[in-house]
Amino acid sequence: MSEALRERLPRATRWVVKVGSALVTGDGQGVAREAIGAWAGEVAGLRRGGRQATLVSSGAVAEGMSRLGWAERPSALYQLQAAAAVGQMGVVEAWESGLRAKGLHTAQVLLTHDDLSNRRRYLNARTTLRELLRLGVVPVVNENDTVVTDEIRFGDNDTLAALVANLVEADVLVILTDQEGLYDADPRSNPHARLIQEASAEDPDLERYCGSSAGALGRGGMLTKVRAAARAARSGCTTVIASGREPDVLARVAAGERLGTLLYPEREPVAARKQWLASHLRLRGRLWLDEGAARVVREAGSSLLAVGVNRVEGRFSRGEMVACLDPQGQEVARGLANYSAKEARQIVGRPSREIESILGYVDEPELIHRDNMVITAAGL
Ligand SMILES: Nc1ncnc2c1ncn2[C@@H]1O[C@H](COP(=O)(O)OP(=O)(O)O)[C@@H](O)[C@H]1O
Ligand SMILES: N[C@@H](CCC(=O)OP(=O)(O)O)C(=O)O
Repeated sequence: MSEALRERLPRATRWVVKVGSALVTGDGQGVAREAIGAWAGEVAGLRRGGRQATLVSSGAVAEGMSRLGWAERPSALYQLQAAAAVGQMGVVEAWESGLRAKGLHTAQVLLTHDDLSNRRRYLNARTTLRELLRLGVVPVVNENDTVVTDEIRFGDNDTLAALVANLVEADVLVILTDQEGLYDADPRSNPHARLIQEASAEDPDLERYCGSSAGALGRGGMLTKVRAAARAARSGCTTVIASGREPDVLARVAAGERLGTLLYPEREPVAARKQWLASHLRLRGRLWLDEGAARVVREAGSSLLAVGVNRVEGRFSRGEMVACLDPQGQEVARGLANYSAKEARQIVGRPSREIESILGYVDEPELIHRDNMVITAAGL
C-alpha cells in the first residue's frame, strides 16, 4: 500500500508547499536567504518537471520581531500585527529574489478566513490563484495578519495551507518543518519517539501523538499539521510532513523517496472534492438546459456554457450552488455558478465571447466550470 502511495507522487501535478516560521527565519535569526534560495531552486525543479507549485510561507511575525529587536513574541494582537506587517516585507522579498534567480515570477497573496468562507470571494481567490499558476507564477501565500481579528484568524499557517490545497485542488501538500516528520511522541521531549512513515490522514490516533507545544516561533505545532492533513484529505490531497533542512527534500519527495511522514486521503481526489461540493452547499437556483447542453454535461461531464441554458430560476450570487435541469425537468447536475442569477439571465442563450459586451466584464467563459460541478443524474 505505502509503496504504491509514494509511487504516485512523481505523477502528482499540483503542489502546495508550506514552510514554517523557524525554517524561514533560521530560528528567528532573520530571513534565511540561503535556505529560501535553496527551496526556490527546488520549486523551480518541480516547475521544470511540469508541475504547478504554490508556496505558503510563515515567518512574518518572527521576521518582524527580529527586525524590531523584540526578543519575545508579544501577546497583544496589535503588536503581532505590527510585527507581521514589518516582517512580511522581508519574507516576501526573500522569496521574490530567490525565485527570480531561478527565472520564476512570484506573487504575494495575503488571505483571511473570510476570503474562503464567503463563496464569492472563495471563487475569486480560486480563479486568481489558478490564473497565476497557469501563467507559471509561483504564488507566495500568507495570512493577511495586519487586518485579521481574533475571530477570523486561520490561527496558523498549517490550516491556511490546507485551505489553499483545497482551493487549488492540490494533489500534494508538503509541510516543511524543523522535524523529520510526525513522530509517535514529541521528539523534543521523548528521545525514543519513532517516525511515522505512512498513515491515513483520517486515522484518529494521529492527534494523540502530538505534543501540545509549538516551537518558540511557530503557532501550530504538530497538532495543526495533522489536522491540516485531514482537512486536505477531504479534497483528496496527500500530505507529506518533512524536514525543510533535508537536502533536495522536494525533489526527493517528488521522486517517491521514503522521506518524512506521508498522510494519505481515503478517497480519490475527484470524488472527494465533488462530495465536498455536494454536501456543503444549499441549492439557490435552477438552470434549465437545452437538450444538447444536458447531454454533454451528463455524458461528457463538460462545463456548462451560457449558450446551452434556456431559463434561469431563483436568486443566487456568484459562487452559489444551482441545479441544472434537462428540458424534461430532471436534474442532471449541480454546481457553483460563476455568475449571479441576474447576470445569468442576461447571458443565457448567448455564446461566451459575447459575455463581455453584454455585462461589460467577464468573470469566466463558463456558467459553471466542470471542476465545480457534480453530475447527479448519472450518479457518482
Ligand atoms: N509527534 C510529534 N512529532 C514531531 N514533532 C512534534 C510532535 N509533537 C509535537 N511536535 C513539535 O512540533 C514542532 C513543529 O511545530 P512548529 O514549531 O509549529 O513548526 P512550524 O514552524 O514548522 O510550523 C516540532 O519542533 C516538535 O517539537
Ligand atoms: N502568518 C503568521 C503565521 C504564523 C504560523 O502559523 O507559523 P508556523 O506555525 O511556523 O507556520 C506569520 O507569518 O508569522
